[in-house]
Amino acid sequence: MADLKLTLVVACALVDADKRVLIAQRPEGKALAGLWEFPGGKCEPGERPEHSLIRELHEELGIEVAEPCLAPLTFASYAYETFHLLMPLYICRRWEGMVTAREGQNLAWVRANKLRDYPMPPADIPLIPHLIDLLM
Ligand SMILES: Nc1nc2c([nH]c(=O)n2[C@H]2C[C@H](O)[C@@H](COP(=O)(O)OP(=O)(O)OP(=O)(O)O)O2)c(=O)[nH]1
Repeated sequence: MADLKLTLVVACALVDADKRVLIAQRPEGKALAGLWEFPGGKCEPGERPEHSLIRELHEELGIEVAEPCLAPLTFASYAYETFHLLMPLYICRRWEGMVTAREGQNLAWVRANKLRDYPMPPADIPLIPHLIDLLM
């Protein structure tokens, strides 16, 4: 099989005091519309992944995250039709500001063992057991 373009996407499991995880619904009109994902986005060329993630969390959710509050948890590696996704998943339990849907996206705070009730992109499915192990 030919190699696909590797795309680096950085994502984060934000975890609240009740150990619930934040997921966001992908808007209509985008690839994978309607599926629930971890906040984050593509890493721009030349941008450090942690910096990308901090920028995305600010743009999408209006929160400020300090780099030491991001801990690596696991990663996704998945062959979509047109690219290969490599997605480090960080975990963050501390941030400043109120989580707000700044891009009009639906948000949900979900217990790890309920994540399977929310349809997620196929790349994300293997990440769920890691969150269950950590949080349940
Ligand atoms: N943020 C995020 N993206 C995910 C997850 N799982 C997953 O397959 N993805 C995919 C969906 C997109 O193809 C890509 C993230 O791209 P993005 O959200 O920054 O950009 P986008 O789809 O708006 O694409 P574009 O318009 O910038 O080309 O990674 C996830 O849990 N979180």
